[in-house]
Amino acid sequence: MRTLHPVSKGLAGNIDVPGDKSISHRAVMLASLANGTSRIDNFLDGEDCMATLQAFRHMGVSIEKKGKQVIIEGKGASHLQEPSVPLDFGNSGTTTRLMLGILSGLPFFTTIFGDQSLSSRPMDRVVKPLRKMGASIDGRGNGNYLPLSIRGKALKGIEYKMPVKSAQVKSALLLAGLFADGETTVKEMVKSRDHTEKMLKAFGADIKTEGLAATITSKTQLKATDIFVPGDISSAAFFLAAAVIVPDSEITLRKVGLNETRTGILDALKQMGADIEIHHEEEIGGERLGDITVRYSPLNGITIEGEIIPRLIDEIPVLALVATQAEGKTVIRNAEELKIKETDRILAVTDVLSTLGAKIEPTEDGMIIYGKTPLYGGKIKSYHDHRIAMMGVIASLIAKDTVVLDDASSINISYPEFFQHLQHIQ
Ligand SMILES: O=C(O)C1=C[C@@H](OP(=O)(O)O)[C@@H](O)[C@H](O)C1
Ligand SMILES: C=C(OP(=O)(O)O)C(=O)O
Repeated sequence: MRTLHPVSKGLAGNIDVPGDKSISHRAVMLASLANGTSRIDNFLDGEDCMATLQAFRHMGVSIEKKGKQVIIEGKGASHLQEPSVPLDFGNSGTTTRLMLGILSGLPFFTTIFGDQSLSSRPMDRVVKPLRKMGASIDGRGNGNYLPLSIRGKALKGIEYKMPVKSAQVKSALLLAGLFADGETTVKEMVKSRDHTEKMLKAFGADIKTEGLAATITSKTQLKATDIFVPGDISSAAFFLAAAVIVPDSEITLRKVGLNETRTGILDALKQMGADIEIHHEEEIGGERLGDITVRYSPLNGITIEGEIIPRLIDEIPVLALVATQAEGKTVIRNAEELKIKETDRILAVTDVLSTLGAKIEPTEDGMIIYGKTPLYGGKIKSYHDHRIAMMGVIASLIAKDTVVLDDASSINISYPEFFQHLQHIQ
């Protein structure tokens, strides 16, 4: 349980948000498959990325971690060994879906499992296309739910039109494509985060992208490379939101990833009227990053739908909170993917915010928020979901009374330094 008090003045200061979760996972995966030494700087040591790192240690990869720096001595995919224990993927959907792609092509047997939340998330979105490539995967619900077992096989390339909007599905198939005979082409309906494509290129894979399609040709010999992980815009989002809703605030978030497949939150906040400036932009390893300064701003409601959704999918909980402080109606549509995250985020967000006094309605594929309403104190639940827990903490900053959060431990999944950083700007 955690008791949270409202703030009495504006927030101010600079924050170096932790490394990007999506990029940290992918860096460990590709460096472990590559030949040679890769150094990863600003690695996110949240629980999800640590699950990925431990998985490769169990497959015999030498990985040294000193704080936020990780050094991986890769010997190539052919040197990975069959793990002698089942791999624990904890709460991490990204680890599970991307590793299904990799493990399907490695010549050994693996069992993978996770926590209660992960065990109820659908895996058939990757298992079905992987089976088309020749993968042998089994588990509950005909391979839809963890625990799953994978017997690595020779794979063949396919052309796959994705029926869901998911970077995890796209990435799983491209990673499997490294081990598949011929070409593997994945076509998306809407552009999702493209860190896998960018990083595969950096490690020397044979990958081409054209519009919504990516094609990879089999290559098991990747070259080691050093990676700097930009700050996670999905973590920065909580402080962007805090600054725009707490009067008299000004915060700068430094070295945040600005890959355009991830910056939907900046576009949406700007459209709501938020005062946001970007400076010191640079590009490292194909990923754009920069500093973001954000100030308290009067806001208006907007409609968030269509192509922007995958560009801000993980930021919707905190965006809904921001919408409670905007004049007029905010409508979020086409976000049905929220129902299968760590929890059903449509229900969790509407429950937490309405407990605090917001006017918010769940819909089939999103929510409608009527602002501007004051928020009050109350007892809220985290649903064991890091993004719901952090949204609740940020809401408490503007509540009229004390907010009690049942459990804040899930925040360690993606942002172990969250409370220290929050303290720093108060
Ligand atoms: O590929 C990734 O790193 C991620 C993709 C998204 O999931 P989906 O691919 O299921 O949309 C996102 O919600 C998740 O936090 C990370
Ligand atoms: C959905 C998330 O992650 P994952 O799918 O990796 O569990 C998230 O971090 O919000």
